[in-house]
Amino acid sequence: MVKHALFLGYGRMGSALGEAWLQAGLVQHIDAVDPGNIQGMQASLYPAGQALPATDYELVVIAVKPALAQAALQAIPPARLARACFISVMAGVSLRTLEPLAPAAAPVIRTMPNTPVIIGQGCTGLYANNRVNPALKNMVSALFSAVGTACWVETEDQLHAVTAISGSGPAYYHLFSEALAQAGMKLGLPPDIANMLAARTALGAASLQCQQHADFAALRQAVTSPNGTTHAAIQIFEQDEQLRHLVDRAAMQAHTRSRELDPAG
Ligand SMILES: NC(=O)C1=CN([C@@H]2O[C@H](COP(=O)(O)OP(=O)(O)OC[C@H]3O[C@@H](n4cnc5c(N)ncnc54)[C@H](OP(=O)(O)O)[C@@H]3O)[C@@H](O)[C@H]2O)C=CC1
Ligand SMILES: O=C(O)[C@@H]1CCC=N1
Repeated sequence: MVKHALFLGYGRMGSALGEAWLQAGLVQHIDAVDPGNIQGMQASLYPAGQALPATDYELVVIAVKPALAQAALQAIPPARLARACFISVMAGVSLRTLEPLAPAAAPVIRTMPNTPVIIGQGCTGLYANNRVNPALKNMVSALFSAVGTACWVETEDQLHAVTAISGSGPAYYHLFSEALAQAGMKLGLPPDIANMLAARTALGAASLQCQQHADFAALRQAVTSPNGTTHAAIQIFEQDEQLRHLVDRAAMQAHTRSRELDPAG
C-alpha cells in the first residue's frame, strides 16, 4: 500500500484515479494540488501555490494538461519529492521531458488510461523508465488494475498508439452512439428510447467483444443474415471501405497530435 501520494491536477482523470485508489485502500492518503473549486473528494486539496504538508511523498501522479507539467512540478519543494516514484497520465509528454523535471535517477512511469476508469472499466497502457524495479512495476500494475485492465507496452513510442486507440477511444464510441441515436430519432423513435437502444447495444456488443477468444468479424457476421437488414446497413459502411478509412485517418490524426503534445518535440 502507498502511504502518502501527491497528485498534481485533480480534474477528471486525476480525481477518478485518486478517489478509486483511496476507496480500494491501495493508497492511504492523497494531497492533491489543483486550482479548481473541487468539492466532495476524499483527497486533501491544496490550491496551486498553497504550502503542502512536510511529507515525503512515495508517489507523485502528474495529471495536469501536458503544457502545464513543468510549472506544476517545479512548484513543489524538491525535498518533498526526493524518494518518490512518478506516474504521468499526460498524453504525449515523453520521458525525455519528464526525467529532468524529477530528481535524478527517479523512477518514472508513463501511463495512458481512459475515462471508463471512473466506473472501474478503464484500460491503461503503461511504460516505465529503467529506474523502475519489478516490485514498483507490480505496485503500479495493481493501481491501474483496480480501475480496469492494465498492460505494459514494449516501447515508449507505442504509447502514442495507445492514446490514439484507447485513450481517446471512448469519445469515438460516444460519437457513434450519438449518431446512431440521432438516426433512431429520424426513424421515429422518442429520444429516450433511441438513446437507451444505442447505449445498451454498445454495452451488449462490447461485452461480446470482451469474451475470451472473441473474433470481431465473426461476431459481426453472426448478426448479418444473408440479404437481411444488417447486410443492407453494412453495405453502406463498407462501400469503398469508407468507415475503415475514416477510422484509420482519425486514429492517425490522434497519433500525430499525441507526438505534438510533447514539449521536447
Ligand atoms: N480526459 C481523458 O480522457 C484523459 C486524459 N488524460 C490526460 O490527463 C491529463 C488531465 O486531463 P483531464 O483530467 O481530462 O483534464 P482536467 O482539466 O479535468 O484536469 C486537469 C486539472 O489540473 C488542474 N491544474 C491546472 N493547472 C495546475 C497546476 N499548475 N497544478 C496543479 N493542477 C493544475 C486543472 O485546474 P483548472 O481546470 O482550474 O485549470 C484541472 O482541474 C491530461 O494531461 C490528459 O492528457 C489521459 C488519458 C485520458
Ligand atoms: O484528448 C486528449 O488529449 C486526452 C488524451 C486522451 C484522451 N484525452
